[in-house]
Amino acid sequence: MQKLVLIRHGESVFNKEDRFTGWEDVDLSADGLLQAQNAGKLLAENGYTFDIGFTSVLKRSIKTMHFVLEELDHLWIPVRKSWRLNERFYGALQGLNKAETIEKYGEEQVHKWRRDPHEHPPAITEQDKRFPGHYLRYNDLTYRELPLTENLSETMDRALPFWHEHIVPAIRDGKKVIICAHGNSLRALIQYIEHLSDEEVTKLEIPTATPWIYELDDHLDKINQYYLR
Ligand SMILES: O=C(O)[C@@H](CO)OP(=O)(O)O
Repeated sequence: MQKLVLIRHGESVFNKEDRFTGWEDVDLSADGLLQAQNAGKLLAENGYTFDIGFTSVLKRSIKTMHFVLEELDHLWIPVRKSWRLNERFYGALQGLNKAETIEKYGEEQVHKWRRDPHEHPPAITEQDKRFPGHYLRYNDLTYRELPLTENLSETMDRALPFWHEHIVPAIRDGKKVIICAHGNSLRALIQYIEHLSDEEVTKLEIPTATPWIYELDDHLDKINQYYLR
């Protein structure tokens, strides 16, 4: 049996302001920072140790990983960052207030944009300042990999190569792994690990900075899952 720990970043400034975030690189809120430290304390109190961490290239996740590892006195472990673990790219919704967007487009449409695995939020153009092609950190992406919008199914398609190439080999190597990522990139991984249907994943809500523990068998199938609270 292998344990795997997933953790969504602590509350971000946009979470607090109820804004769509996606690849907008917003910081943790003051509460989010405390949440990350508390998650680290909880893992430490329960005797968790890690050999390697994986996170996105967005600072809310990178910092959450940092504060969790600091509480564990684990700042020395390798942490690999990849855009493939980034939040879902929310297109033209990024930065908009969620409640105002509901007022404008209606509850049903906004729910579809947020939770229907095949629904695309409105796309941005390459001229938009939110286009990832304008940012150094995405220099290594091919033109086709730079999103204008993304649905959950596409988030899964770009997260899974990283899962198979980097995370699975580490687990198979006997390494204790912690992944710090985002509501929707974690949703995609969980859908894959647990073979969830689209309907099941639609209902899945992941709280911020709450360690989600998997006990996995040799085939990396779930034996058990619980939150550490
Ligand atoms: O805004 C976002 O990027 C995500 C996570 O905060 O929101 P939602 O839960 O609506 O997918």
